[in-house]
Order: sequence, then C-alpha cells, then structure tokens
Amino acid sequence: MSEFTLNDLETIVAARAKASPDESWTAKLAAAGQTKAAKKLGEEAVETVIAAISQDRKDLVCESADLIYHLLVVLNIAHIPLQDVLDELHRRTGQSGLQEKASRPKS
Ligand SMILES: N=c1c2ncn([C@@H]3O[C@H](COP(=O)(O)OP(=O)(O)OP(=O)(O)O)[C@@H](O)[C@H]3O)c2ncn1[C@@H]1O[C@H](COP(=O)(O)O)[C@@H](O)[C@H]1O
Repeated sequence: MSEFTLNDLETIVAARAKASPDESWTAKLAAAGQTKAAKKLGEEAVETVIAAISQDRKDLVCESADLIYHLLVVLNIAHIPLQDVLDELHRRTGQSGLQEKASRPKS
C-alpha cells in the first residue's frame, strides 16, 4: 500500500493549476473556471454512482479517484484548503475536543 495522501494530491493540484493549460488537465480546468470544473465534478459524481450501482469494484475505485481529484480541483479554484474540509469532518465526529483533552498532559 502506498503512503500517498489527499494532502499530497492537494499539493500536486495546487502546483499543476499554475502550469500551462496545454500540458496540464488541472491547469485547463483552472483556466476554464469554477463552473466548468464543478460540472466536471458533477459528471464524475454521476459516474461514481453508476459504478457503485453496477457493483463493479474496479470501476468504483477508478471513478472514486476521478471524483476526489476533481473535488480537490474545485476546492483549489475556490481557495478552500482541504484542511477546512477535514476539520469539518473531524468536528462532526464530536471527537475533536476529546482528542485534544486526551493529548493534554494530566495535571
Ligand atoms: N488524479 C488525476 C486525474 N484523475 C482524472 N484526471 C483527468 O480527468 C480528465 C477527465 O476525465 P474524462 O474521462 O471525463 O476526460 P475527457 O473525456 O478527456 O474530458 P471531457 O472531454 O469530457 O471534458 C481526464 O483527462 C483525466 O486524465 C486526472 N488528471 C490529473 N490527476 C492528478 O493531477 C496530476 C497533474 O495532472 P496534470 O494537471 O494533467 O498535469 C496528475 O499527476 C495526477 O496526480
């Protein structure tokens, strides 16, 4: 299993968004703007749903990868760091306070 993380992909997306649209799909989407990138995200979401319903494991893995990549492109264009999304997910677990307490040295 690789140690590749969504944070790594976010860094790649941020770097490639500044490349030439002729050589980078990320830059092409960034240049086309948020509406085009969001439409592409929607297409990938539909393709992921279809893969899930068809119970094709390989397709579901590939479409999920496309979906997550395109979500990171949309977040990049919107200037929203992935960490903001992770913080929101963390908040929803109701664990953020508990973990902070647990890591604090006992007095
Ligand atoms: N993870 C991805 C990734 N997933 C999907 N895609 C691209 O998303 C595009 C959309 O897929 P489609 O099948 O819908 O493509 P399409 O039919 O050509 O597009 P349309 O004609 O429908 O607009 C394809 O061109 C895929 O290559 C990705 N492009 C880039 N990345 C990552 O981004 C990095 C930088 O890529 P570039 O920006 O291209 O250098 C890569 O090294 C990868 O890590």
